[in-house]
Amino acid sequence: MTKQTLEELYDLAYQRHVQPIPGAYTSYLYAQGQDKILKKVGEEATEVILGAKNNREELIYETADLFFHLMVLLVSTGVSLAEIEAELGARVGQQSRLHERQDWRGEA
Ligand SMILES: N=c1c2ncn([C@@H]3O[C@H](COP(=O)(O)OP(=O)(O)OP(=O)(O)O)[C@@H](O)[C@H]3O)c2ncn1[C@@H]1O[C@H](COP(=O)(O)O)[C@@H](O)[C@H]1O
Repeated sequence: MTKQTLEELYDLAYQRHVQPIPGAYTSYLYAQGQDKILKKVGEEATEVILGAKNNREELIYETADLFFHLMVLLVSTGVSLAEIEAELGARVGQQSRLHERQDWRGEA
């Protein structure tokens, strides 16, 4: 089975940005502009929720759609995948803040 990493997907989205291909969906999204890309991310996020409520195949399918559109959004705003990884990395080892809250079991 062919697999594609998020890094490869990001690179593909980046390539379509710097070297648009007429008729390619990714290039079409960039040409439509930021609002179109944001709208697609919103739609795909909603479809992830609906997919999760249906079955795991739909969840997988819709999550892939969302990841793709998130990569397009990151590329279009000049945010690198490395910056997202750094943000995630900064959280490694951090304890959930939930335990610090007094009210999480209604103990306010
Ligand atoms: N991973 C994806 C990928 N995931 C989802 N999509 C597209 O995202 C769209 C989502 O479907 P929707 O029904 O929500 O959207 P739509 O009705 O087609 O489009 P809108 O009119 O709503 O904008 C579909 O057109 C899918 O083809 C993707 N398009 C491209 N890729 C990757 O990007 C590569 C380059 O694609 P092109 O840019 O098309 O060459 C492909 O080979 C893939 O590896």
